[in-house]
Amino acid sequence: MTALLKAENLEVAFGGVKAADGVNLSIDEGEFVAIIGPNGSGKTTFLNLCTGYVRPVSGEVWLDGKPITAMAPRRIARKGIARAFQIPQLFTEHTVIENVMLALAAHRGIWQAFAPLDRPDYRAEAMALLDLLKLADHANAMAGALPEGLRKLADVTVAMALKPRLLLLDEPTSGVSALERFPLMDTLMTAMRAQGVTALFVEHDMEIVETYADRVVVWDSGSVMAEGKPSEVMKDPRVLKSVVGA
Ligand SMILES: Nc1ncnc2c1ncn2[C@@H]1O[C@H](COP(=O)(O)OP(=O)(O)OP(=O)(O)O)[C@@H](O)[C@H]1O
Repeated sequence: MTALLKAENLEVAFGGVKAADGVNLSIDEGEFVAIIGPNGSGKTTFLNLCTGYVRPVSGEVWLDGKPITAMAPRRIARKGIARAFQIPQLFTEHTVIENVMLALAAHRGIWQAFAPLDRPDYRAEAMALLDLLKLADHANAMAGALPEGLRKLADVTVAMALKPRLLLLDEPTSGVSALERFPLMDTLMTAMRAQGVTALFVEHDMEIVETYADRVVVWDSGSVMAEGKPSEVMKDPRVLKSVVGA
């Protein structure tokens, strides 16, 4: 079976720091994979390499067996990799549903100032997505006025409007209260499964990783140090020292 995403020998450095130092990773369709690792180990850089925001000096990224390494971020998004950010990237002065309709229009390649974005078909599709992410009651709220947990869900709704095959989530539960984390992840996971989306998420909360990830990948100094089922990987003394110790 061809991996949905495959990264081979990715290398990139910023100044003297090797943020990717020979990264090799494969993700199969339907998997929910967590990335853990100490601060500065290169987790976000990997997401940037997969989405075209950072170009590797060597190595290759494939989506469904086709190289995407040299592509612009917009093209990669249209090929099926979407991204939700640690700090949600929403148009804060617009309503939640307007943000989603804009993404639906962008997915169709309509990205012009004068194109009508508020159309009945977009509105219906956006509402269906908002319903899936349990945000229907907040459709007409200003995106900037949402509390952090709901803003994270809105950011994921926008990413889902791009019809991704693979969704990359950078710390989906950061900034969210301990009580809200599990309900938030339940909603995200249910929505992604319903849409057949594969997910790769960076996460620092080990309980979240153990509960939701099919597989965990441990980053250390710019490369993959260990990977496997969360319950097994978390017993590895090297992982405990690097991640839990850190
Ligand atoms: N655009 C950039 N310019 C310069 N240095 C960068 C850039 N992006 C990342 N780095 C450096 O590369 C290294 C890896 O950073 P990265 O953000 O990928 O780590 P991380 O594992 O995601 O960290 P955190 O858990 O703190 O978010 C760090 O030393 C960081 O300072």
